[in-house]
Amino acid sequence: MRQGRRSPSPLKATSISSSDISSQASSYHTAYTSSSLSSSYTTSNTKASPLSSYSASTNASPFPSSSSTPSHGSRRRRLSLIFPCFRAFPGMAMEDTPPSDKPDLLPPPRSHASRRSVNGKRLINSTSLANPGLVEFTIADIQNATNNFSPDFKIGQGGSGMVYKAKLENGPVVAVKRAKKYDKHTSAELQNEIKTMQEIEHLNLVKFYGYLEHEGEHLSVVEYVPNGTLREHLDCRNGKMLDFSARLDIAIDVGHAITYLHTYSDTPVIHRDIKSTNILLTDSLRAKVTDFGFAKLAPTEEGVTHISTQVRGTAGYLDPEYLGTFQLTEKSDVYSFGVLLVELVTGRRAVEITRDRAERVTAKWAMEKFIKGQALETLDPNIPENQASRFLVLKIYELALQCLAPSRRNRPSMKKCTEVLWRIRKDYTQLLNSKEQKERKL
Ligand SMILES: Nc1ncnc2c1ncn2[C@@H]1O[C@H](COP(=O)(O)OP(=O)(O)OP(=O)(O)O)[C@@H](O)[C@H]1O
Repeated sequence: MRQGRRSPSPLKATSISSSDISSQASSYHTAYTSSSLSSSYTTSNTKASPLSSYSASTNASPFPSSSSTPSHGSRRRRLSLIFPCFRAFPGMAMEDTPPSDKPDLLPPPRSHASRRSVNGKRLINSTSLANPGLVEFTIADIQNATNNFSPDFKIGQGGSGMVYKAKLENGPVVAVKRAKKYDKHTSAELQNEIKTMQEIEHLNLVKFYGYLEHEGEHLSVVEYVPNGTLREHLDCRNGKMLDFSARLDIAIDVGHAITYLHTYSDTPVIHRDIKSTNILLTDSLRAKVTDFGFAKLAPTEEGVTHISTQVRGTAGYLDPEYLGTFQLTEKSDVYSFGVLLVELVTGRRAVEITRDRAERVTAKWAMEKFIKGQALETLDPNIPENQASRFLVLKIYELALQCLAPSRRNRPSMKKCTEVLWRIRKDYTQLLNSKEQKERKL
């Protein structure tokens, strides 16, 4: 029996009982708190239990300790982070490219030739590819482009502030993130985000164009991604319902992005907040991962993990071992990716507080059904059930179960996950083609 339709609206963070919490914790060793169901949270590891309510950030710095900082990125990290204005260079816009099954899709380490800098400052690219040239833009340009942060230009609101869409003069359309309150914590978080985003560049990661600080305004300017969040699409709040192949392609895109963060960037990072609201979609439904505010530099020596001073992330996606030990590794992202895979199959949110208790924690519910041989009951009712979708549910859940292993040792690497998804897509495409051929013969 297929389940009823998912709850229609975004769940407000209201209530989840302690028994829900402990039942989830006992199976997946993951903790949830009442007010963090739809928002990211921070908890200090000085608190006794990871089940405790989240708190505002402590004063602890989100930057990694020097011992965990790989040396090869240090030159770049020394570059100025805060510019009174920033400059733009052409040629950063990337075309959407069609998904491919080829394993070589993973990009090589970014070549230093692709970076441009003058006098040690990172320059920002904002003109068209066809017309190279240096463009400088200032707070006034952003104010003009947003009609002084008029609500008409507002495209979203997150925990850290408002997001505006702006078309820079002679430049690209960008998203401007305006920090709502620039306290010590915001500052550290923003600078962490800036630091990380400066280091990385990948088709499936939202590009960072620059950061601007001026008379109390703190603005990050990033690539504008026009088609909303994955969550909006799964909720059918934005455009057509996502079919299963589109969902699989999105999973692969996200896999590429995280693999890149873990393995291929100059300075490896752990995203720490992989979730469907942090995945933006292009018009052609390619996924771009955003929100690197929580990213940490990853450990470089094998077996050495970063001991975090804060547990960061979003309830429903948090790695139970990280919650228990405060040791952050790339496998925490793998766990969150497992939750995301379940979201893609079920269409449900990671935590659905209006559901019956057994169904509130979606990953737990879905994996239990899968283990009992009832996986199809969890398929998003918007996706038609047929041979190909049955195949996908089982294959994706097989992988999700590994990603959601309570112990990080038993989770695959992100690279491995992506390779498995490539194979699944190949087999799925073959299945669809053979079905088509059979139908043509009839
Ligand atoms: N680069 C972008 N392009 C287009 N829209 C964006 C972009 N970044 C953010 N948005 C829109 O703004 C909304 C808020 O984004 P933001 O990253 O500030 O917060 P969030 O991730 O939803 O929340 P939080 O930061 O609290 O986890 C997003 O849901 C999205 O609709």
